Amino acid sequence: MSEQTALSFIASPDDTKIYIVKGQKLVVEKSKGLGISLKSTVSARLTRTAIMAPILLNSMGNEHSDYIQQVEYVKNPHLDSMEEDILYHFNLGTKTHDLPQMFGDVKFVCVGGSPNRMRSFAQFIHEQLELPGNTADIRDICEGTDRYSMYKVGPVLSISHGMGVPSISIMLHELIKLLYHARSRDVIIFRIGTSGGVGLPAGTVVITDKAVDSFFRPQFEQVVLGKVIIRSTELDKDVAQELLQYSSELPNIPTVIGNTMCTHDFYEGQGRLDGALCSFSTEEKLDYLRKASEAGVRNIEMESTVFAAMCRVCNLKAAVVCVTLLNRFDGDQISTPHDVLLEYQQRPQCLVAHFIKKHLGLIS
Ligand SMILES: O=P(O)(O)O[C@H]1O[C@H](CO)[C@@H](O)[C@H]1O
Ligand SMILES: O=c1cc[nH]c(=O)[nH]1
Repeated sequence: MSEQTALSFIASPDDTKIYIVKGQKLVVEKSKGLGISLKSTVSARLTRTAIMAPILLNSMGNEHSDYIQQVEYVKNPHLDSMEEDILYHFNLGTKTHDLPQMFGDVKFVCVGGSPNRMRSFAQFIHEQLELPGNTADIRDICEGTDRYSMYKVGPVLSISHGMGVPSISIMLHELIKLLYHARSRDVIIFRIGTSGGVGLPAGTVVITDKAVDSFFRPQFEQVVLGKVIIRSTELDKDVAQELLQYSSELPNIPTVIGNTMCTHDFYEGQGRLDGALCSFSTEEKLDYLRKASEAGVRNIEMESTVFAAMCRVCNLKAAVVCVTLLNRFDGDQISTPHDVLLEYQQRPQCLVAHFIKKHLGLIS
């Protein structure tokens, strides 16, 4: 039984999946970790509980510990009644593209701000997975739009998200729907980016424990219909630990786990003295950075809270892996030579590529 042939399916907290199929049969599967194994098949008339399940399934609750959890990635009861879903910023759609055929086998999604970085990453992962063909031929799936770039290399999708929360948030809405329409399963998503270090030397890779806001709170606030919805920004602890362990197997990738502060601006929002506007003193800046450091913040960037929050609500295992380009206690300007910055940017890519190769069984 696959999710494709079921009307819908639900999961209880012990990882059991219950499929609700047209013929009023329930099929129970136990899933463990990344693999899913069929344990038992049960035929039964739909009970009241089973009939209720899709209603609960459609609930908009964002508690990770909801008794009945939706394992499908989307959490939108309106989607199923739409005849067509146009993923406008990707220039893809359910009627114009065979999304299951194009993306059904995706297991890893890597996202980062810059289109060039994500193209280089696609070429790099192509080499790392030793796939046939020429890396120069890897095509931008979103070439019909200049909003985002997307490359698919075997089971890996590499997508750019631009700068800041609104930009990545639009991309994530469409990506998560894309994975849902494609019926992709057991996907792990990584943000591979750059950041400012808080008390760490340039070139350090920070694996995010918690993404925190400018008040050091592990939460993301979304305004919906004039009301503030607060979502948790906890990331997958197992993936973070695994990444940390793999970093020790790679040369020259100094890595730590710590909190990542997400701001809505690169200059004033990150306490920089070198923007077009600045209303604070050097001492006030350093005091804020010291407070951030005491709250466990090790780096600052601009997307991690909404990334963590959306992935968590949508049951996507997620990690944020960003290299520091400077130590913010030492200054604000990024004056490191371009070739050194390029090498720094490759560190999160190498670490995530190593993770992917381990999971695909290409290295032990
Ligand atoms: O390196 P990327 O992924 O672009 O991310 C970081 O760099 C940008 C600022 O220069 C922000 O978007 C910040 O989050
Ligand atoms: O200081 C920095 C460097 C990269 N990205 C940021 O958001 N901040």
